[in-house]
Amino acid sequence: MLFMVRMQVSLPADLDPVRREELVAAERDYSQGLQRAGKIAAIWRVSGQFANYCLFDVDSHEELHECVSGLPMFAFISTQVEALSRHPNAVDRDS
Ligand SMILES: O=C(O)C[C@H]1C=CC(=O)O1
Repeated sequence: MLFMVRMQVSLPADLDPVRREELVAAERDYSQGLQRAGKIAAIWRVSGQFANYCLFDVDSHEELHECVSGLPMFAFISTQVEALSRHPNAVDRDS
């Protein structure tokens, strides 16, 4: 199941700089783990914003929730989730 997830990150302005660096490092490790596992198929930065689009390839809604809610920055992230289906006009469609 494919989901496009937009994540807007809002870290508190008064967040301790050391804690911020820890969060950024933990987020990188967690995200790269999901990428290596194939659960995040692609990730893009939204230019000019502390936001991203992640294409998740997961087996269920529950797995998507597990992946997203496990993000170390989850408490500071607003998400918009869209479920994707194959477009009938896609040239790589089998048949
Ligand atoms: O956009 C960000 O930096 C936050 C974040 C969510 C996944 C990831 O790899 O980084």
